[in-house]
Amino acid sequence: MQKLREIGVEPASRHGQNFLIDMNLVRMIISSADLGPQDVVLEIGTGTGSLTTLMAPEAGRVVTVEIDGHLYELASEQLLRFGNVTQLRCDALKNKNRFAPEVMDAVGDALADLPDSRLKLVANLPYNVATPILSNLLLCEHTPHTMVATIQKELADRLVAKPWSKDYGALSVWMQAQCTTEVVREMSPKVFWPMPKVTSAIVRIIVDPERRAAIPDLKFFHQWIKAIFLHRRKFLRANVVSALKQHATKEQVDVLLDEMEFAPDTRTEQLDIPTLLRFTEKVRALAPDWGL
Ligand SMILES: C[S@@+](CC[C@H](N)C(=O)[O-])C[C@H]1O[C@@H](n2cnc3c(N)ncnc32)[C@H](O)[C@@H]1O
Repeated sequence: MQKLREIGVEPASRHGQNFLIDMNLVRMIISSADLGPQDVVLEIGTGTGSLTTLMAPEAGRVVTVEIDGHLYELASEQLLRFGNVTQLRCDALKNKNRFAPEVMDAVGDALADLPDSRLKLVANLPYNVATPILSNLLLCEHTPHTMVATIQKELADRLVAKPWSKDYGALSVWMQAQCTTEVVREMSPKVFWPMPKVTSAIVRIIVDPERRAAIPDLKFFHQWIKAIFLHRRKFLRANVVSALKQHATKEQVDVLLDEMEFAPDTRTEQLDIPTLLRFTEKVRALAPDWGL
């Protein structure tokens, strides 16, 4: 980090620039991703390139993305010696719902280059964009095999939360409907420079192709759970009536809820994933154009 100071770079909190300075934890992130020569790694937030430098010898290809021009230049000095690293200087996200096309193009090229390739996201993520990065990658044309990331502990709690708990919401459902999610390790603010205000965690998310195949329309499911979890403590009926207001009458909603055998006082936060999957399919049959 000395180098950052020498060239006059001050970490920018708006870009979530908290660098991981405990190298044992950097190695733990990499070992949790179980990298091999068929793996294409996508890293969002190259920073100074400390994680990238250790991943490059273990992975087939690494695509690493950095928004900050100074850090991009600084990391280039370290990364030039690796023939399998593609460095991109851009915002990884086009908007909160989509990755930047140049990121997906670079990932597509890297995947096409390797036989039997698999995509893995491995990153110490900038906290302000961690949620869209993890959730949007599951909607992209290149499905990840695994995601290992350092994120805020509060977000990690949401990724593993179960029904009825305070952290259970649309993100928990979206991820767990398709993946196994696990907190590998909590991390004190002290392992970063500068220290963030919050505790962090390393999470590992492994995509389960069977669970994914059981969701007929991923985009519809994603939008529907976001809509009904908007006020997750409210009665489910109110959430559904509001979400379907242009598409179904209150009477139709009541028939739907009866068919699902939901009690009148059912709240969204108590519904488990199999129930939500069945419910989504009933809604899709009733209002196939919803959310388009
Ligand atoms: C938490 S730091 C991690 C840096 C480094 N990988 C490490 O482990 O120390 C996050 C990095 O992501 C970069 N960043 C923030 N927002 C970004 C975005 N939207 N797209 C690409 N990079 C971003 C920041 O500039 C910063 O370098």
